[in-house]
Amino acid sequence: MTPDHPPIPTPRIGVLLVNLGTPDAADAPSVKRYLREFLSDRRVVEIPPIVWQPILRGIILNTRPKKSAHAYQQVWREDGSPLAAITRAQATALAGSFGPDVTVDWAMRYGNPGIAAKIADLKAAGCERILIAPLYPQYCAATTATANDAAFAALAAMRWQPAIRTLPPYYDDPAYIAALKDSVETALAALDFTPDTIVASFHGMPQRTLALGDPYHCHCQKTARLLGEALGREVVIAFQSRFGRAKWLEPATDATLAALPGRGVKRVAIVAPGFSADCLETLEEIAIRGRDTFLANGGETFAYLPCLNDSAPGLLLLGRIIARELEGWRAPA
Ligand SMILES: C=CC1=C(C)c2cc3[nH]c(cc4nc(cc5[nH]c(cc1n2)c(C)c5CCC(=O)O)C(CCC(=O)O)=C4C)c(C)c3C=C
Ligand SMILES: [Fe+2]
Ligand SMILES: [Fe+2]
Repeated sequence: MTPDHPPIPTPRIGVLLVNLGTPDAADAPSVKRYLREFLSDRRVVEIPPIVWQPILRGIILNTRPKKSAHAYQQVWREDGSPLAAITRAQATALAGSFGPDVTVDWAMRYGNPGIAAKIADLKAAGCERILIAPLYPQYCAATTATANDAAFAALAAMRWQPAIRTLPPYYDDPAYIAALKDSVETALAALDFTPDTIVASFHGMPQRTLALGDPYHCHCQKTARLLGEALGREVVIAFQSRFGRAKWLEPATDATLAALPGRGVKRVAIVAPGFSADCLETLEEIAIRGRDTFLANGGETFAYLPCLNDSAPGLLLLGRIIARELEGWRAPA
């Protein structure tokens, strides 16, 4: 190398776990910053910006942050937002699992740490090949596609781009279904009651995205069916977290929890298979508000079963699906 040649690090492989994003703190200004970025994403709100931005900036960002900050305060941990803390723990636990040449890191689509910064870090560390792994079992344009968009946008600014692979959805992967079964059975065994019904609650989406060709609804249906088959019992599907006035996928989780006692279901367990990490939507919306709804409508016992998170079955699953996508990039173990 000539003396003025830029340094070239030893080639490595990067794995970037990506989740949705979360505020930096559980206060209204931080939530407002986060919501402004999140809800300005045209993959998330598919209303022309000329119509949507005045509603977002004039109404939503002046009302929702205070309410959402209060919700975040109820689930915030010493190490921060549950979503960020758990995603970080997943990356830490997986470090070293794929051999000495593979670096595992994590990023958030909205907020911090950002995808572009993490790709730049990986590249600077010598990663010439990077697997972008959006941790959404069910493909959705509002989650999977926008995470990949952000990665590709980061590459657009690079002279020397790394080669990129993206993690496919894994909604019907036997390893995913086995991990869910294992996790649900372990959680059920620790309860002091036997639930009459298990509800599988997925994040909702506007109903029209189904007609527009998003496979999310079908992926959720198949996951719920396969989980029911694996558990050998009925699993009732529902969709949570409705946002805005449009019609969303049904049945809604809150309406389902309110109706179940009237149908004779007095003891319920609920799991959220579409979330790879517990977050506001599971810990506050389901485990706190969902419980209140069920009990207020005549339910007697309620249990929220945790997400796969950094549990042993969760990490086994992530290890397997990531190792498969790295095939051909690294020497077999
Ligand atoms: C798991 C898949 C998710 C899909 C699909 C999804 C779609 C979607 N979400 C909103 C609006 C909001 N979601 C919010 C939080 C949130 N959403 C997901 C996942 C999916 N969203 C997660 C993991 C989280 C939790 C973030 C955390 O910090 O813990 C919020 C913010 C919270 C609040 O103010 O209520 C909003 C808003 C839309 C509009 C949408 C699809 C159109
Ligand atoms: Fe959401
Ligand atoms: Fe469908």
